[in-house]
Amino acid sequence: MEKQRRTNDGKSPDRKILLEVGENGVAVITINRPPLNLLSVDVLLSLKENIEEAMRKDNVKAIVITGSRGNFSAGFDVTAFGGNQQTKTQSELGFMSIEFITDTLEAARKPIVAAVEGLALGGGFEIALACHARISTSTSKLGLPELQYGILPGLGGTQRLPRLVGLPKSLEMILMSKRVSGEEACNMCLVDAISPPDLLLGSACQWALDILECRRPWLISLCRTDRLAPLAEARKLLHSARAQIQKQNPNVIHPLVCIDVIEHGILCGPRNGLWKEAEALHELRQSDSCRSLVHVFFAKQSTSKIPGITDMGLLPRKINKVAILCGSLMSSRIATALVLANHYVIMKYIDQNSLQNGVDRVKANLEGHFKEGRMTQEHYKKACTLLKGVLSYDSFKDVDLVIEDVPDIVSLKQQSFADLDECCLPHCIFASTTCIVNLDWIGEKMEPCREIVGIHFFSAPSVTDLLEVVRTERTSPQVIVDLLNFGRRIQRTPIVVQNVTGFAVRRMCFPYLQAAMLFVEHGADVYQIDKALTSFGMKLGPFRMIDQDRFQSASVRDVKFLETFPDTSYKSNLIPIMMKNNREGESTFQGFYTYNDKGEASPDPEISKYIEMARSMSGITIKSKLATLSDGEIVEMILFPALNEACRMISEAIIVKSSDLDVASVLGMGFPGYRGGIIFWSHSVGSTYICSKLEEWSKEYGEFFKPCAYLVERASKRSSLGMQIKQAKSPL
Ligand SMILES: C[C@H](O)CC(=O)SCCNC(=O)CCNC(=O)[C@H](O)C(C)(C)COP(=O)(O)OP(=O)(O)OC[C@H]1O[C@@H](n2cnc3c(N)ncnc32)[C@H](O)[C@@H]1OP(=O)(O)O
Repeated sequence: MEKQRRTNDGKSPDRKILLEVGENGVAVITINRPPLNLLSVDVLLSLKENIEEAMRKDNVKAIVITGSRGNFSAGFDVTAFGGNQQTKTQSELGFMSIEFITDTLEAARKPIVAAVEGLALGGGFEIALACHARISTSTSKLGLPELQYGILPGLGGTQRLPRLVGLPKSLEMILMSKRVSGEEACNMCLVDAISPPDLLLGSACQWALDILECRRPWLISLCRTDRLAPLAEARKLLHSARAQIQKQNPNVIHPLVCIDVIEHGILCGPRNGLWKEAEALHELRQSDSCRSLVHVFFAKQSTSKIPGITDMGLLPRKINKVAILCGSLMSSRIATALVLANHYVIMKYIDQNSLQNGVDRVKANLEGHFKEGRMTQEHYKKACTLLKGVLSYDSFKDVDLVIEDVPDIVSLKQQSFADLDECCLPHCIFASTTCIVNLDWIGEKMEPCREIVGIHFFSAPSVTDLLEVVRTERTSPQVIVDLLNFGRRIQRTPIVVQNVTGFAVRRMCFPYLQAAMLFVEHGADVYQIDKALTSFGMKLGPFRMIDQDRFQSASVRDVKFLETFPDTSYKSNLIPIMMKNNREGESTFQGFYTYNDKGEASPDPEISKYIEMARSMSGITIKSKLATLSDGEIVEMILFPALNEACRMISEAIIVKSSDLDVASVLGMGFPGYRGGIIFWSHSVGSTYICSKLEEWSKEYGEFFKPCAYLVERASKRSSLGMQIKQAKSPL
């Protein structure tokens, strides 16, 4: 086999792209930036050079493009997007898409086949789409996640994917950033054949030679029209996609721009579509949304980097078998997430009836996943076998992690942990889901050498991606490393927080909800507040958020907050009054809204009666100016108190880095990702302005609004609110 020694300009070998010509006359070109083979303009230029070199060589009959060390390519390095890039690279991407991907690669006079293993995402996938055929392993992951960064596929994906799989599937993959496996891709004719990993390269080479010998079709993706719907139907599909986007996310434009680009290609031809795509990418990559979403991507990645812990060289221990001490509906949700991630799960209950109900709930959840096409039948059957319901501790001997989810009664929890101490091996990690009982108390009856960690899942359906890992006085770095890894495996983004009331998310949510109640008692309108916040981009306004939670548990938490933070809390009587009147939120069909059996919320004029009662109990008089607030003013009045609390958490080192609060706010509070999270957003507002508004409101409405010392200090220096945090070390 002839290996590339020099590039065509005579310089030393370019290691980002490798070129080898086999005896069979197939040049194998390998994207070689392991582990992910990320792309950059330089990598693409080098790929172009290598393809041109292979085209010139007489001994090369066909070409296979692949990636090194088990991944094709995870796409562009996203640091190239979001406003920090140089002008040169901006225009180069459009050039790459047309001059290279289309006019060099796709138009090549020798067949080019992609051999796809592992990840083929974004620009990586787009290279494969432009090849004349694609051979993949069954477990590869293919997709176009660009919309997650406020941009659109920029190497021809908007034009080629619809031509290969049709509009409905391509819209689903592009607009929802949906990844498909190699097998699914084969079923939708997106890849031409599946091959085991060890035979992949050979199969791809043979396929390329078969194309040359006319035994296989030589397909140019961009020229295909057979999968495109007739024009009227296509327009209808695009119209309904636009309507759905506008309904779900009225503040962002990039999905709409993407749909326009797809439509342009259908109406004016794919080459025009490519030019439009290049122009759109150039615009979008400089947008605030892109900058914010790229920030969120890296903030999520960095939650698992804990100075002084994850840099100690500790390796995560394997967690195979997990036991849950079940006591709530949440237990079944946790068990579902665990079996989906292939963990053996023991669900322990105290009676047969609850056991049966709990196990049935998990099975129903799994069935739901299967019916919605989110798992294969094989995976569904396997997941069901991973689950076992028990009434005793007999099978706890080989458990690696116990998640205690029993009711929030200190003595009950202490006894549970004392029992576990007796029947679990020393390596077993003990975790509790409580956010009410102090984690430092619940292990008091255990051996002192045993560790305890908090593992806080979220019950609201809108908050399923986040996991708070709570560091107690009895949590070692090893356990943190184990749980960070475990969190990622069960598809959660873990953030490490200190053991304080509310941890990070609830502590920010509490003032968010309290501010809303304070202003309503002073005369603002419930539904206008919710509307203003959702128009800003919050998933739920504060009152819908309260309704979604169970009032019973929310009020227990409120009491705890008021006890812990008496000086910075606002005591509203609204929730207790509503509970007395059997309005306990969505689960009872009545809260601040009324709900039909589909869960649809409608405003209820009756609510003013309860607000009036709360107002008179607190002796508050209405401030008429609150009835005429603009949406912008409402957003500030509700979000600045949450920001104030976020600042307290930074100064108290409750989280590891301030960007963790961005992640917590986006994943845990429904803060819009395209604004980058609560701290990132505050940079655009300015600490001085935030501080002055809080000072103004504290004079008018009381101490609840008083800016914390950290915020005052940052404002006095006109500094941003984020900063490096030095965390107190656990004694272990
Ligand atoms: C013009 C084109 O159309 C535009 C594009 O191509 S946009 C880019 C499309 N690609 C993506 O969105 C991929 C994003 N990345 C991911 O989803 C995941 O990282 C992954 C599935 C590729 C790998 O996951 P996993 O194996 O768990 O590794 P993970 O820890 O996430 O990543 C490893 C490192 O690579 C970095 N990384 C991953 N993808 C990256 C990307 N696209 N850009 C920059 N850095 C990236 C991570 O930040 C991490 O860095 P660190 O070691 O300093 O923390």
